[in-house]
Amino acid sequence: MEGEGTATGRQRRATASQLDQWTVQDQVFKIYGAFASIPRSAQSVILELQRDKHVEYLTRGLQQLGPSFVVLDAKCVLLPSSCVAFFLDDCFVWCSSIWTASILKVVLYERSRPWLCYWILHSIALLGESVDDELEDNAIDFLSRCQMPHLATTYAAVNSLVTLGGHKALSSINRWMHDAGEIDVRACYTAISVASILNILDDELAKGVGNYILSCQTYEGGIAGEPGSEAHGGYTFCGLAAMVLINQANSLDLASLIDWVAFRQGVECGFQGRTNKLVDGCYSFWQGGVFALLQRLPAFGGEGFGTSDVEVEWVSDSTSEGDDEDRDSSDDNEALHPEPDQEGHQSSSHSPESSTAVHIHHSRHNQLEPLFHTMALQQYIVLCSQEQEGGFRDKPGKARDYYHTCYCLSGLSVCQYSRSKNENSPPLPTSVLGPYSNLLEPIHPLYNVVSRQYHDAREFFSKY
Ligand SMILES: CC(C)=CCC/C(C)=C/CC/C(C)=C/COP(=O)(O)OP(=O)(O)O
Ligand SMILES: [Zn+2]
Repeated sequence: MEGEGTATGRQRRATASQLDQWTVQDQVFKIYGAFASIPRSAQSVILELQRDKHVEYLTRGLQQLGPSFVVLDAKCVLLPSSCVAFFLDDCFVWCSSIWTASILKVVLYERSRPWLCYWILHSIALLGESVDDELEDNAIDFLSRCQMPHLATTYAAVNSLVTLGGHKALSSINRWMHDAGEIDVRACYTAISVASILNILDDELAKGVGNYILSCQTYEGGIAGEPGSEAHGGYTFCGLAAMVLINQANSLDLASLIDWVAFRQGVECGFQGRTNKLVDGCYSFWQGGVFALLQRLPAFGGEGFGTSDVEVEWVSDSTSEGDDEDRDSSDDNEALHPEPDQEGHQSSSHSPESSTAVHIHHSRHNQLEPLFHTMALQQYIVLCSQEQEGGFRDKPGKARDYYHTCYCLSGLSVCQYSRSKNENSPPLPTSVLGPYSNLLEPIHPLYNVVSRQYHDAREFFSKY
């Protein structure tokens, strides 16, 4: 064993977080154990998505952003967990040295408002709902008046306006460009994503991006924020999506990337963001979204995203409609009904980690199967991340917030549509954990906006 002086950061972290990991696993397995011990008829109620409560929680959050979205409100209730540091980190570093804690909160709150708008509006859209006219007008007004000197908040604001949709929201976007800003994989993605959805992506903007992202793919297979850093789910999603958008995904080492992401789904059924770290609901999208992208690549049997115009093509197969009807879904049911052992621990034979051979295979009907355990992930989201009173959280014991609500719902949608051949063929009930009323709207995985709104925006920006 290596001594303290020579241990790598990851080895030290493994020791330090071992206890945390056991605690989290204990909590999660208790939830699954309790679920497994109740009658089947009652289980379907527990698996229900609390739609009304989620919409109520989200709408309240939007209203709290300020009646006209300009009043400064330092209430930190709206500021989500530490995960959000990744969205606002330059601001953290700058403020923490010179500002008092309360001013810091105000600055962070201000910086996060376009993000809060996006997380809330996108979550509402995923639930198939919309906001009333007054809230919509206020949001459009606020977002179009923001100076948005920051790429990531520009992405959040543009995605919010695309989600609101319609002429007023879309025409309020000034298709600006600007220089400077961060240099990391998030910045590459947010710049390329915004340019692509607004139909202003060109070779000049994409110049050098591919080589930079390639230099961030690590020996583990995932993608890091910067060259030399550690592979992380958030950056892996950003890196892969940006590479698909500039049509260079094939230059990544996709075999090692898929290996890395497959191993991030653990015995808790949810995903971790990086090696030896804890499961967290938000990675349902950052890691689940990586699978949604990979699945559509020709290298994995998908039909690609098109090339320069990034038109979404869904995975199709050569079999006739209805072939899926008799698909063997026994694997899926395992996640639904885990059998706890004597200590209440779920048997490892029901965990994704035990089926590590995440392979790309076609069923006997030549249908592409999901590349990860989508039922297990839905189980984690619905039973461990969902708050019965509305909203979603990182893990049991943590508080709900809008960031986790957005990315848990986005990940849930990815799971539900993981077998769908196209947007117009809704998933079979066997792909949706719990009652079929849990079905969310499908997303476009490159931008993480609801598909219908993506298509409307695409059409709008091809004309104007
Ligand atoms: C579009 C855009 C701006 C995307 C950003 C994607 C991104 C980098 C997400 C990661 C956010 C996150 C949960 C960090 C947690 O780090 P941690 O060290 O607290 O958590 P960990 O232990 O799970 O790694
Ligand atoms: Zn998180």
